Amino acid sequence: METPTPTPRRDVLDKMTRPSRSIRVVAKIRGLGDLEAGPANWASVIKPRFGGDDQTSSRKESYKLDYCYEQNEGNDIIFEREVKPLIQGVFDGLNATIIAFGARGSGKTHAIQGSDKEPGLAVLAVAEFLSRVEEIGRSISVSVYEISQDHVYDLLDPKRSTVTVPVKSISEFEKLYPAGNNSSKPMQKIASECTHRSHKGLIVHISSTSETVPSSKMNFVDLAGYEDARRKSSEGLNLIEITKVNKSIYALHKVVNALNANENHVPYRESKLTRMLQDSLGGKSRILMLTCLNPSFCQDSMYMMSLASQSCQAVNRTVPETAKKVKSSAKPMVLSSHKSQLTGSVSTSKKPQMHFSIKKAYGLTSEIKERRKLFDEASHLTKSKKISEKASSSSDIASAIGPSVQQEASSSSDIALAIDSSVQQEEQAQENQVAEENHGEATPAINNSLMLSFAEESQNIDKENCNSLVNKDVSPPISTQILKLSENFKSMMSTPLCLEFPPNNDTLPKVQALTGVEEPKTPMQSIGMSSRCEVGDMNSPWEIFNTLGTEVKKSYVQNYLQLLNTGSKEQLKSLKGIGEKRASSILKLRDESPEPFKELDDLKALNLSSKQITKMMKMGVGEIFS
Ligand SMILES: Nc1ncnc2c1ncn2[C@@H]1O[C@H](COP(=O)(O)OP(=O)(O)OP(=O)(O)O)[C@@H](O)[C@H]1O
Repeated sequence: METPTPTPRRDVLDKMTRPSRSIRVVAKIRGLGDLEAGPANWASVIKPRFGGDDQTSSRKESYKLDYCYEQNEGNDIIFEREVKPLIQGVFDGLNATIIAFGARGSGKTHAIQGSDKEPGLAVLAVAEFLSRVEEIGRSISVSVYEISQDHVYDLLDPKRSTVTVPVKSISEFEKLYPAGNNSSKPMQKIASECTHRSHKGLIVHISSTSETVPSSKMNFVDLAGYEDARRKSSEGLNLIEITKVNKSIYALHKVVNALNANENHVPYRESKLTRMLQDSLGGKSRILMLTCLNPSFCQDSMYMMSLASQSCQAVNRTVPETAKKVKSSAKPMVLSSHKSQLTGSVSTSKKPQMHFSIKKAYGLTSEIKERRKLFDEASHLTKSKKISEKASSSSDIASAIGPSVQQEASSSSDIALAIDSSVQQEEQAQENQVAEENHGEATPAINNSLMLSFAEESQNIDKENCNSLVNKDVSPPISTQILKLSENFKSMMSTPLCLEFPPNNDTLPKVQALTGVEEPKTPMQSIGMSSRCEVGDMNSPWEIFNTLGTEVKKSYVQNYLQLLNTGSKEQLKSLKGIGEKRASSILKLRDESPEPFKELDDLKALNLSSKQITKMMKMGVGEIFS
């Protein structure tokens, strides 16, 4: 008889979703409008199973987020779980920012402003503020603005620079900030008249009563929808406008990532939006990133999801020393508290996972496959574009504000969410123990940057496989090499770039030998296997590396460059051959030049000779094998 899957209890879910870190990244799959057809069922959230194992595997694109709200979960639930807990902080003087972003039509406005039928998060928050301000002798006022093509327009009085209007009732508020796109309401549309895409912001100011409790604010931002500029430009739409919108979306994510990584330089000046929000991003402010997802297949949504996941990964991967200590001691406590509340056994070494899967009843149609392929390409192109689209304002002298984002390392909020683009649902394997070990410490940067679908292959390449090699007379040092090598290659293979990796029998003879996989299942595993003895035949790491297929080398180089293009200073410094000085030069160059590193030769811009570049690559490869 099958053991029933323990379902997460509401109180446990609530605990897990409660914001405990400064930055939370969640997703919401949009509900369907009245006139919309039934769901295309391309995406579904698979709840974590608290018995230990997850329900899916063979994920191609898998992204981790803090939580995902499903189609039937309304704004009221998101408000209760995500926004309401921030409100007390605002009363205590801490700013908070709620940002809805996503592709066009993904439900951002519905989430923030709401509709006639369903109040949005902003309305629910104002109602909550109003219900509490009077009794504590405080008051609220609001500002409403729009950012269009890098110009900020005050929507309450376009002629004045900053307008705040006191609000005493929800009806007063609704006159200033109408639900949805209700044009009958008197909100000024100055910017919208000349353009159709803009970011819309609301600031709820809470007055101060004493010197000890300063005034504070809660920001709501309904970002303009992301669209792939290349696709739209071909349709003759306003390319400049799209590019500006996209640029500011990237700029915002860069700020979030810099805050997550505790970087000294936070690039607030790269967009008007981040400058506007500067005092509410960083420091002790709380941020909620709400990734809105279209209910039917949408390439742009996929890209937004990947950006969101990067922000979320950044939260999890860069833990300051002090927080690390907290983490190691706090984690078992949190898990054991789950354990005590749940029936069945909960592995203390495992986090519950929530999967967001892209489902097709049976196989992907060639059209979808093609689109996904395009997405994979787009996501990489756009990552490069992210750098190349740096604002001309990057020449501004950036104000380096030292953020002190407190990384509360609470595993209770670490629900993993993954986009699952598998054709069929399979049982998900046990989380790789090696990965688990790496998470606790400073994981090598290349691994960190590529953890998106880490679980995919980890099921098949785990310590047991390696141990079996050890048992077959492979010396322990080699088994350690095998573990590290398999980890690095798993990461490399699991990036979107590697998804289309051809299962060429000649490509990776050594990889599979090293991973010890016996029954090929995934493309990676279906690569021909050669004798284990070859491990002993290898000379230097560089020689080993040179025996691998061109695709693997290219992938390594691309991932390395991508890390140089996007990694934080600490991540850069974790690469062999990059110290404080070189890491600073890379960051400086990234700030100054719009061009990302596309090939190894580009590293010459760092005053490196060809010889030095090759040496750096060799050292990187050596690290994989050491
Ligand atoms: N939860 C929901 N339930 C029902 N309908 C919804 C829901 N969310 C959004 N919609 C509908 O989907 C459509 C798009 O939603 P919305 O305007 O909020 O998207 P958006 O992301 O703000 O779009 P844009 O990028 O164009 O600004 C609207 O017709 C809206 O009424």
